[in-house]
Amino acid sequence: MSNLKLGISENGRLSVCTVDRKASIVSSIYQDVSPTKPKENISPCPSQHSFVDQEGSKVTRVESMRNAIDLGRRASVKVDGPKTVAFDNNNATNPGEALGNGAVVSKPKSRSGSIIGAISPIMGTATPGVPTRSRPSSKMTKYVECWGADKPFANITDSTLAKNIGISSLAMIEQHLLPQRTCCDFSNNSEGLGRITLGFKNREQERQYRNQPDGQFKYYVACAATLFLLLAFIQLLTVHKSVIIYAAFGPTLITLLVFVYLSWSDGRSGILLSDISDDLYVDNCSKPGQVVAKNCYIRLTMFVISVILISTCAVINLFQAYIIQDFPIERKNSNSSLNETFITIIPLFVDSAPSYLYSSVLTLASISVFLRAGFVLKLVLMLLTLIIHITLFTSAELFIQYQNQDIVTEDSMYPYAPKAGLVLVFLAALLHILDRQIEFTSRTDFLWKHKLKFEQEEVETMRGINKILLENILPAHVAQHFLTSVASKDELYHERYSSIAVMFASIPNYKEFYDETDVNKQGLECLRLLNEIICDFDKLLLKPKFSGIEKIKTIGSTYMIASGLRPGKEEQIDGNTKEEHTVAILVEFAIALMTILDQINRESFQRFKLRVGLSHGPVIAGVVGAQKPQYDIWGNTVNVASRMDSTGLMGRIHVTEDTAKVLMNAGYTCECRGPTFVKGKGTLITYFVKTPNIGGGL
Ligand SMILES: Nc1ncnc2c1ncn2[C@@H]1O[C@H](COP(=O)(O)OP(=O)(O)OP(=O)(O)O)[C@@H](O)[C@H]1O
Repeated sequence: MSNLKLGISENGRLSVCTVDRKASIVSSIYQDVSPTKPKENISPCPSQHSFVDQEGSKVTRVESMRNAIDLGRRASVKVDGPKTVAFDNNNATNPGEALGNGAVVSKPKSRSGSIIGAISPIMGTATPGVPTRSRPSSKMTKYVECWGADKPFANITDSTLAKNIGISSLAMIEQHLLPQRTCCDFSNNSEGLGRITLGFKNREQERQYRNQPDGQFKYYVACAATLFLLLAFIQLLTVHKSVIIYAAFGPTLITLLVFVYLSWSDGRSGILLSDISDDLYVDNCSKPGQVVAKNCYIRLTMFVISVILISTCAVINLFQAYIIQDFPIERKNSNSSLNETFITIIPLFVDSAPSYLYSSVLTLASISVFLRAGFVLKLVLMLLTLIIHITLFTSAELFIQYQNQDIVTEDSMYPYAPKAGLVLVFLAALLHILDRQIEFTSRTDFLWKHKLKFEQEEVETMRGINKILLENILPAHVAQHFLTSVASKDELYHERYSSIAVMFASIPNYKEFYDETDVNKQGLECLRLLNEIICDFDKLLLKPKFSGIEKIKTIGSTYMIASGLRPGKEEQIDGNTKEEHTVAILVEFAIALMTILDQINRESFQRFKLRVGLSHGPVIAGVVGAQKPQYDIWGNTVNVASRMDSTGLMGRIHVTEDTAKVLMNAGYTCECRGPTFVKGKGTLITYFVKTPNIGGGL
């Protein structure tokens, strides 16, 4: 780091480059900022533009890469001490990154420099030896969406699941995973209800409450009809039977019977429905009873009509039970005598006065039986009934006559009409108190149901989050095992496979790139780039084509994966075909990784190369550990695959002889490398798989 190369470009950028082991990086950067280049070509580079245009989501990566790349590209250097200088004051990509005083202040793009990978984020350092979490299955797309392929937990706040409970951070997930609140906390039932009207303070809740279907409405109508029949029975037995009584009672009875028929034809009784056409109903309600139960306006109309009819019938005959008699009166004065007629109204059936009182009582009762009609509306109807009926009673001759007739008895000191009125007022008050209590219970019940639903949704969300977390720690089938298995918890979870393929893909020259200096914030910027690379590798796993591949872990800059880890699926396909497929898919994946890395190289002006080691054979898989459990695979196949990587060449896929044979059967071309010394195995004949010339090689 002692050799510095300093220069000022045409655009005014000060270029100070370190001439050290990062010479290759710097040379490309230096080219970019060289005075010979026109200003517009300097920054950002064209490939960045095209990259950003191609895929909006990659902007983050590009920005993040800039941080790491700009270490060299923008020719940062440590000058005599800890202070870091940025030289690209004109073209700083982020105002915060290049301050006027030259100090580099790059805001962290990742959650933490120590989390690498999105699908299986890992904790650790940039040096080898990091634990890992594995990706969720492709079936769990929605959870993966929530998890975010760019960064661990990237989209968690945007997910529907998260919105349900308002998760904004991982800490909140934990908080929700250990809920402090129980349903018993809802101690105040009336919370959210108005004191007088008992209406919900929340308008939407009020609307929902009113629009609730009322399956009990048919019983209310039946009760009202029964009360009317009782009223009719009393009146027909006791009062004078005039035409008007039949004219009122007949249509009322018919109307109430129609209401009963309509409300009871809901498909449950099975006796009143057969001949009703389905075309009459909408909103999936095929029966009139269902329509009535569902539509609050229809129910309200039926209620009001029923009450008006019953209330009218209760008093309609009050002024019919009279005979009008003319009494001739002869008046004599001094000159002549005048014959005048004195008209007298004589009520008939004077004893029937209490029947009207009973009818009023039944009317009030018929209002009260509509339990869900709303106690305010019921109160209004009761008051109207009271006012009309009491007014009629006080003005009716029948009640006066009844009073006169009753005068001889002891308790008839007060007129009968006010007494009847008082009884009715008391009854109405009593019914109103009951109505209010019923409505209060019904509304709090609604609130409880609402809260219960919310709690259930929360539980579902918790389950979802548990699943997300578990599936990001373990492969989907293993997570499923732990979520659903009834097997003994003490038993070690393991799977034996006769033939799976294992691949180690490492970036050997990452070690050269990694540097813990102040320029890159003690390695943070290097780690950031590694994270971007691993995240891009992870994204590949989401492709359906690679759904059979399981990420095992990352070890430093080495990406370890395996294919064929699907318990129960082994027997489904013929052994050879399966073997070819599991090995070939890893080769495909390795080629895809190389392509991605090459693209990253172009965008970040790096020269990373992938070195791949591949082997296939039997392995044992299992989950070890209780805290931070880890799914891993062990066996000779894994050791050999690792050795194939460590003894391989950059940009090549190095395989054993057996694996090469399988690949050649699958149509791949393999070139023999010759005898290779493999530690612990001796000298083996190994092969390189021929791949398309990605990135032009070294
Ligand atoms: N499950 C695994 N995850 C990661 N690496 C593994 C795993 N199993 C084996 N390896 C690697 O395979 C390589 C070969 O393992 P082996 O047991 O044959 O050799 P070793 O002598 O223990 O390892 P080394 O000599 O490299 O320290 C080792 O480098 C080891 O780290």
